[in-house]
Amino acid sequence: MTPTGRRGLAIIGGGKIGEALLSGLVRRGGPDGILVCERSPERAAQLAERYGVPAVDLADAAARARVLLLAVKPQDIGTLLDRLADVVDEGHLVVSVAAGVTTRRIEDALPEGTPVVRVMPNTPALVDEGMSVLSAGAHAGEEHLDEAEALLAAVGQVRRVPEDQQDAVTALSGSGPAYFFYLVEAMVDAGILLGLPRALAADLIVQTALGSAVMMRESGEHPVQLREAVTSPGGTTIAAVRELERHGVRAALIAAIEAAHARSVELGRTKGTGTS
Ligand SMILES: NC(=O)C1=CN([C@@H]2O[C@H](COP(=O)(O)OP(=O)(O)OC[C@H]3O[C@@H](n4cnc5c(N)ncnc54)[C@H](O)[C@@H]3O)[C@@H](O)[C@H]2O)C=CC1
Ligand SMILES: O=C(O)[C@@H]1CCC=N1
Repeated sequence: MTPTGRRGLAIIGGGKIGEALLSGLVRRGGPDGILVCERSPERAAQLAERYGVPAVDLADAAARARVLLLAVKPQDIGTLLDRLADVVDEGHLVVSVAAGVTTRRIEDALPEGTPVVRVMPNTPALVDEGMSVLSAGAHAGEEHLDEAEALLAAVGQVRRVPEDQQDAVTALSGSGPAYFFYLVEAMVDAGILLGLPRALAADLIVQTALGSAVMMRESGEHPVQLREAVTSPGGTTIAAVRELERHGVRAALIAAIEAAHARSVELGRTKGTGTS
C-alpha cells in the first residue's frame, strides 16, 4: 500500500499499557482504523475479540497504519526496531511509549528522516484519566506532536516537555499510579488492623483518594493548605502526620522516585536481549 493509502493507528505490543491505550481509544472513537500487533498469538486473539480490532503482523501493521505506536518493553525495543527498519518509510509517524528509550535511538534504527514522538502515558488511560507527556524527536514537527496529542487526548490529559525531562516524567506520572495503589493497599491494611471489614476499608480509602485527587485538581489550593484544613489542633490527623514524619515517609517517596528515574535512564542504555 502507498503511504497515502494508510490511515489510523497500529498498537505494537498489546500488554498492560498497550491495552490501556487501546481500550480508551476504542471507547472514544470506535475500533475503526485501529490495528493491534502482538507477539503472543493468544494475547492477540484476546485483544481482537475484546475490542473488535484486527490483529495483524508487523508488515501488515506498517502497510496499513499511518501511526505506529510502539508499546513493547525497553528490553524488546531493539529487536522490534530491527524488524521495523525494513517496513517503515517517510509516510509513517512512530510513537514510542518505552521507558527510557530515546528518540535518537529509535531514529538511528529507522530510515533517515522518520518522525518519532516519545510519549510517557500511564494506566489511568483505561478510565480516560491518563496523563501522557510528549517529546518530539529530531524529525518530528508541530504537526506530528499535534497528531500524537490528538490520539492521547482521547484518554486523558496531555503535556509536552523537552525530551531530557522524560526520565523524570517516567518516574513521576508513568510509574505514579503504582505509588498510589501501594499507599491505598497499606491504608486498607491499617483499616483491617483496626477491625474493619476489608471491603468497607477499601471503599472508604478509594473514595477518600478520589475525593482528595479531585480537590487537588479543582480547588487550586496547595496540597499543604488542603492537608492543614484536615489537621485539627490536638486532633487525630496530627498524631498520624507525626508518625509519617518519624518513619521518614517523605524521604522514602523522594528516594523511591529518584530510583525510578535512575532505572529509566538505565533502561535507555540497555540494548536488551529480546528474550522477555
Ligand atoms: N505499564 C505501564 O504502566 C506503562 C508502561 N510503559 C511502557 O510501555 C511498554 C510496555 O509496558 P507493559 O505494557 O507494562 O509491558 P507488557 O509486558 O505488559 O507488554 C508488552 C507486550 O509487548 C509484546 N511484544 C514484545 N515484543 C513484541 C513485538 N516485537 N511485536 C509485537 N508485540 C511484542 C509482548 O508480548 C507483550 O504483550 C514498556 O516499554 C514500558 O516502559 C509506559 C508507561 C506506563
Ligand atoms: O515500570 C515500568 O518500567 C513502566 C514504565 C512506567 C510505568 N511502568
